[in-house]
Amino acid sequence: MGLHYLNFKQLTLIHLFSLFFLEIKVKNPWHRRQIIIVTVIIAVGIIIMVSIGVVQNKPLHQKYKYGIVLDAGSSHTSVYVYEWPAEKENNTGMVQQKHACNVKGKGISSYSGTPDKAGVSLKECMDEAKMTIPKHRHHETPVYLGATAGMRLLKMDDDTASEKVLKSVENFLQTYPFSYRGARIITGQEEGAFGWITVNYLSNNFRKASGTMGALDLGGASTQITFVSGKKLESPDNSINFRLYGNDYHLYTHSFLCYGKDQGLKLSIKQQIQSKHDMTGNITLEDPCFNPGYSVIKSLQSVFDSPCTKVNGPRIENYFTHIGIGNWHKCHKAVKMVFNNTYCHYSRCSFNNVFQPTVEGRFGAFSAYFFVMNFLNLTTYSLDEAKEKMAEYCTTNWDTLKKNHPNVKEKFLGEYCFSGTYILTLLEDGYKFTSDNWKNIDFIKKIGDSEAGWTLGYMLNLTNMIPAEAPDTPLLPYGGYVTLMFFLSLLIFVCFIIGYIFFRRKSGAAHKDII
Ligand SMILES: Nc1ncnc2c1ncn2[C@@H]1O[C@H](COP(=O)(O)OP(=O)(O)O)[C@@H](O)[C@H]1O
Ligand SMILES: [Ca+2]
Repeated sequence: MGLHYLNFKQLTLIHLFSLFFLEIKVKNPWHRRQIIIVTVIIAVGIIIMVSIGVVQNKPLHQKYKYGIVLDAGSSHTSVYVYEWPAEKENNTGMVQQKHACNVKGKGISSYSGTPDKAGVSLKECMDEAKMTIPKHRHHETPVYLGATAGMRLLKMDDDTASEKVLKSVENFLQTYPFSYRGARIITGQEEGAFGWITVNYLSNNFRKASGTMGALDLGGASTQITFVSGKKLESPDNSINFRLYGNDYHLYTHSFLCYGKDQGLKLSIKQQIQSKHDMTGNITLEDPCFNPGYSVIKSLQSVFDSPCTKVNGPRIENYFTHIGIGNWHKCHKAVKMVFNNTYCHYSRCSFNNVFQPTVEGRFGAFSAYFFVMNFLNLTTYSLDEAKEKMAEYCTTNWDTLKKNHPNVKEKFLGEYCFSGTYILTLLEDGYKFTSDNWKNIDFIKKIGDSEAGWTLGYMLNLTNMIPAEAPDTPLLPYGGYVTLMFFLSLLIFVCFIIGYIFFRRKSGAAHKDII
């Protein structure tokens, strides 16, 4: 039909052109020159028309905008610089990580005794951010600092100290030429929800029919689980609703304070010590979650100094010898003890009487989930294979491990048997993942160039870069528009050429007839 119509249209055009040229030729002896002039004028006209159209619709030269978010975690602070094309800020997937910097030393909560030093500890990374962003954009670049579970715990322990630390970082950040937008402790709900927004924004899931993926974040002091659930949510604390790009999302989210992997380790050590020792005299802890040959003297205070493990009574000043016996099965048993599965006041729980519907769909597991599973090479194995590999790893001698990994921090290396076991136990016995849906978990660090974590989602939300309704987009993308214009003008030009050839033949015949 289309082809037939086009041919008919072409024929009509050719017919009209031929009549026009024929008339010129018959009436005017200077026909050849005139035809050439007319053809050239029409061709130039088309070129000018197309050029104006293309130039007029060409996107303006890309201008970039920037934003800075500081992730003040329990173990350390990271500074992220994000970048996006100025006129596309409401389109999904447009904001990307441009630069990341890890602040030297521990997290800001470790400055509780010397709060004045917390701010200046950020200097190197903030100077890097300043160098990364073009100077003329500095004043309009927003800076946010969000502190997570380390500061939540400090606030519980010593409210004034946490206020002083926040004031110190605030004063320091205000010395930069950026647009300072606040330093605060974010809630566990925010941490979970913004992690979920980040991974789905970066994966472009908000505009796809394929649905979203859940987010699993393992920190040092807390851990978050967030996913879209079709089930009725039985506790309002675990429910968050978003309307993004014209779609409604009903999220389940929970943040477990004290169940990050560093606090989890403290809980496990406390539990093991208390089950076997009366805390007086010499304590030797034979820990199945540490490699054979591992032997380090540690203060009891380092275990009991947190609100997660605090015990009433006199200050604990003793030390204990932490000895590794490397036995995965015993370690698994010990780690299970820190998750309370004995009662649930809802139809279903994860652990510690926290409501959780059955996990649904795919999940991205990031932060310490990735660091640990990646080091242990477990990111592609099934749950049962991962357990076997862990059993093997935990029995490896401590000296052999150190020899094989001279560049890995000893603290991390010593803890990987515990950390790996903790992750498998949290996912299986805590969140109730099974051997069947284990494959739905992707252990990820980055999506594209951007790290998975709560920071990007936090900035997108505070700068209103995710609209509730889908923004209008042009019918054709710019590339498609240029291509279409090009082929249409080519078609018109070809019509002229065909018309001209056709006319020449006809006029030749007409000329003969006249003679
Ligand atoms: N290379 C690594 N190997 C193992 N663990 C790591 C590595 N890098 C960072 N971590 C751990 O990741 C966790 C990050 O937690 P963090 O974000 O600081 O705490 P939170 O989110 O609870 O405030 C910490 O437990 C830290 O020790
Ligand atoms: Ca974190």
